[in-house]
Amino acid sequence: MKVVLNEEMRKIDKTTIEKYGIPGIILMENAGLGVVEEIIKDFKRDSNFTIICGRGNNGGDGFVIARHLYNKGYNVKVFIVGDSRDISKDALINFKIIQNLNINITNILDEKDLLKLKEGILSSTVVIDALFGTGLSSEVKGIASEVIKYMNKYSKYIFSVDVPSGICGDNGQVCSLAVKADKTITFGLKKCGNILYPGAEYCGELILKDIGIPREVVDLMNLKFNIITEEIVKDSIPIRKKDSHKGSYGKANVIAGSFGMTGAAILTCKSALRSGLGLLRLYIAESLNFIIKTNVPEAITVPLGEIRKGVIGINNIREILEGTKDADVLTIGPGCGNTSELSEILKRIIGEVDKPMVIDADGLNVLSKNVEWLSKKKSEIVITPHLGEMSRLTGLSIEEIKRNPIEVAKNFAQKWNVITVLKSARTIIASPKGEVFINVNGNPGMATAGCGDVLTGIITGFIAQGIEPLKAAIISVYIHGLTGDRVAEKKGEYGLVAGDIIEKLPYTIKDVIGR
Ligand SMILES: NC(=O)C1=CN([C@@H]2O[C@H](COP(=O)(O)OP(=O)(O)OC[C@H]3O[C@@H](n4cnc5c(N)ncnc54)[C@H](OP(=O)(O)O)[C@@H]3O)[C@@H](O)[C@H]2O)[C@@H](O)CC1
Ligand SMILES: Nc1ncnc2c1ncn2[C@@H]1O[C@H](COP(=O)(O)OP(=O)(O)O)[C@@H](O)[C@H]1O
Ligand SMILES: [K+]
Repeated sequence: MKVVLNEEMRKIDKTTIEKYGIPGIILMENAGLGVVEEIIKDFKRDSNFTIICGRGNNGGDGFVIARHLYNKGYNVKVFIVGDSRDISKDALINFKIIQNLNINITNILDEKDLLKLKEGILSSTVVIDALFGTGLSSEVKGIASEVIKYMNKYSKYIFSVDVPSGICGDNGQVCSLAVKADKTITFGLKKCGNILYPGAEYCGELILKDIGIPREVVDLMNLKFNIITEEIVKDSIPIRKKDSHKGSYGKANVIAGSFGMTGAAILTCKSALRSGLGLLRLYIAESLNFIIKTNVPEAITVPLGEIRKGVIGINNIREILEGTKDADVLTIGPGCGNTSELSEILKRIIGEVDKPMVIDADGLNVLSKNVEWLSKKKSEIVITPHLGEMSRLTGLSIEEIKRNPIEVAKNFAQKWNVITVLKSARTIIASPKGEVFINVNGNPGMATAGCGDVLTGIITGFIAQGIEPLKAAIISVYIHGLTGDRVAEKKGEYGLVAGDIIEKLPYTIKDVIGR
């Protein structure tokens, strides 16, 4: 499912109006009707409505909503924030219509008008927020910010039109303050700000309404941002053939674990195997071999000589490189330790291995000191940084990344030609070609140690089975989040641990592929 920036939505509206001849006023009518359709599902005839409108087209939608609710017999009050002489073109047509109806309209120009607003809100069952949509252009200040405060403080239930007012449609950031909606009805296509946090939380329940934008217009735009849906995932996992053997499902080589961090290696290996992988080979310091063997008997281990207890060194590089010749993927990093030994190994691997690679955790920590190694890579690489790791890789602060995660992931993917999986509550996958895939499942229960190792294992398993790395990353992030949700549904979010996701993984895959 496509998702858009404000500017892209403006272009879509403009093309619809100018090239396809559908007047803006019709789109506005459809938008308003879409909201009314939702409202009447939830609220009976005795409900009262306060509709708070800005002077742009978002406010215009509000005027349409007012008219239809009024016609259906609901009690409706309209407030306009700012001078009604400045109402924009299409919105003005709808404003003039409601002036002809017996609808109470109040202007809010300054603080003295706020008392009337407060009374209006307090006497209403529902408040409709049609103050700002995709046209919000800066931080909210002055009287508008007071209006938003009143909405949040006194409303019983808020419907936001298109985007909660005060949320930036591009990145979901709060522009000083924003409306906390119970339900948001967005039009045509979801906006990035509806999906990314904190905007997603401000939306409450998000509903998408068709407003009659021609399919061709959306196709024409060549939109690059997508929400990951089950349909994308379902069709990408290959059917297991009856006449097959373990070699049919790939070989994965994994470099993970060190003294004190064998758990990361175990979680990565188990997840890869639970994703349908044929054969897994783990390169591990010889003193840790026994722990791995007893915990993941299905893995083949390659015990290596150690530089110090539980840490392998560059003297093992020949064996590691030799091993990649018959492997389908090489994964490096989980629990390896942020050491100079790992750094030496990673440099050689990036420069010499011609099989797809996954770099995670300590692999990324050592890479962040030498990101330019990526320009020497011989294969497709997937990196899976969380926000802290991305901060180290880019030199940006975590706050800067959170403000614009799509841009940051996209820029990194394009600059270094790597598939970038930027993990957070909304994981973003960016390809070197500029495509972006946003994952919207998963839950805070997954904010617990080891869940990242599980994701790395799943990606490893799917790449080994021959799925191209970008697709493997998309499928894995979706299945990982969905499995987390299924665990949380039964156990709640508090007791969820990474191992639970591994246990449930086979069932999720079975249900997603439908066999
Ligand atoms: N045909 C279409 O395009 C369709 C669009 N549709 C709807 O239109 C919405 C987009 O409409 P839009 O582009 O008119 O912008 P909108 O969100 O109303 O905001 C602009 C207003 O806000 C004001 N303003 C901005 N920032 C501010 C600030 N920080 N603080 C204070 N004021 C600020 C700005 O004031 P100005 O800067 O001009 O002085 C102007 O008055 C879209 O979300 C959807 O709901 C649907 O009807 C379908 C068809
Ligand atoms: N609030 C959340 N909502 C959805 N997914 C989450 C949330 N918190 C964490 N996750 C997911 O859990 C995983 C955590 O990975 P990471 O931080 O690398 O953990 P670790 O390094 O301990 O294994 C990521 O895939 C992330 O997207
Ligand atoms: K709004």
